[in-house]
Amino acid sequence: MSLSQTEQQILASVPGLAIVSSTGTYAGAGLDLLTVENAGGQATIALQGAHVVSFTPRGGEDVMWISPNAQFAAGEAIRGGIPLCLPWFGPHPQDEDKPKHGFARNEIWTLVEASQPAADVTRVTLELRDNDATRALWPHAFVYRLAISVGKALHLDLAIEHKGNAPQLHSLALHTYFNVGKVTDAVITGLAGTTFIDTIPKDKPRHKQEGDVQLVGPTDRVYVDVPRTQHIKTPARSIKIDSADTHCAIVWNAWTNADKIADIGPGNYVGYLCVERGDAWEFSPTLQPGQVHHATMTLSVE
Ligand SMILES: O=P(O)(O)OC[C@H]1O[C@@H](O)[C@H](O)[C@@H](O)[C@@H]1O
Repeated sequence: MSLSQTEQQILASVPGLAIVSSTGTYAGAGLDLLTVENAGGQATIALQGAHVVSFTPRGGEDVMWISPNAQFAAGEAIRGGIPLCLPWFGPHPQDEDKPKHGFARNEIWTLVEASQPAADVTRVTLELRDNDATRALWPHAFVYRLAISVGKALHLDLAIEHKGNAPQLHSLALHTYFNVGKVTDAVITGLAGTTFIDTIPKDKPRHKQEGDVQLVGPTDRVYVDVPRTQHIKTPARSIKIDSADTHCAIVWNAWTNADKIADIGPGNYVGYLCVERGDAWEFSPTLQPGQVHHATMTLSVE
């Protein structure tokens, strides 16, 4: 465990919090995982990336999908759960050599707050500040905070504080991998009639979504200007995704192309469906010096 004394005190101040190593539970060299448990539910959060890797409402099934081949290794993005794409979503707009989806998911975040406002709600806040490694990729000062409330629902509040001295374009996503059992059985409601950018063809055409979304092959789409709520309906359950302040929903499943993605592996694409809420493309925010931009999302099972 590599927690500072302050983090250990925060951890000890709230019941139901612990730090465990990913070794044994997940493959890889071992990362510190924060476990959160209360009367409402249970979550596991990697300090690397402030990355929620599991969320299980009491009596239910894990809402998150983690690849059976996920690696829990220093500096590597974890395949599954909720990686944070920040401060850019997708390839860097000017430099494709920079890491896809930014660097927030690869950095170690610090536990800065914990509280238990009710027997069935625990709130933890993790923070990332600019450092030598981030400034080499993104020459701007910042404070990112992710407040995670765990209970019957999972609520995320990402606060992006731009501390640079000039306006700066950002883009972001809460890149959620949902555990859907069989992707072909899953239906996404709440996107009918919206416009999506199909990011697979080179010319990135735009289409109108007719009806609900059910995947039949490789899919990589950015839905823009979407309603605040979507549902993922499977034969087993209905998962509600609610985000009042983000404007996009990214729907991704690599299908059999994932057979060649080492940390997904042959046949494993069937288990997941990404529906990511965020602000990208024309909804990418330009933050003024000192501005704090929020992206919130609540996940619950109905
Ligand atoms: O493999 P990564 O970097 O985690 O990205 C996974 C996918 O993330 C999605 O959000 C993108 O739309 C896809 O294009 C991308 O392939």
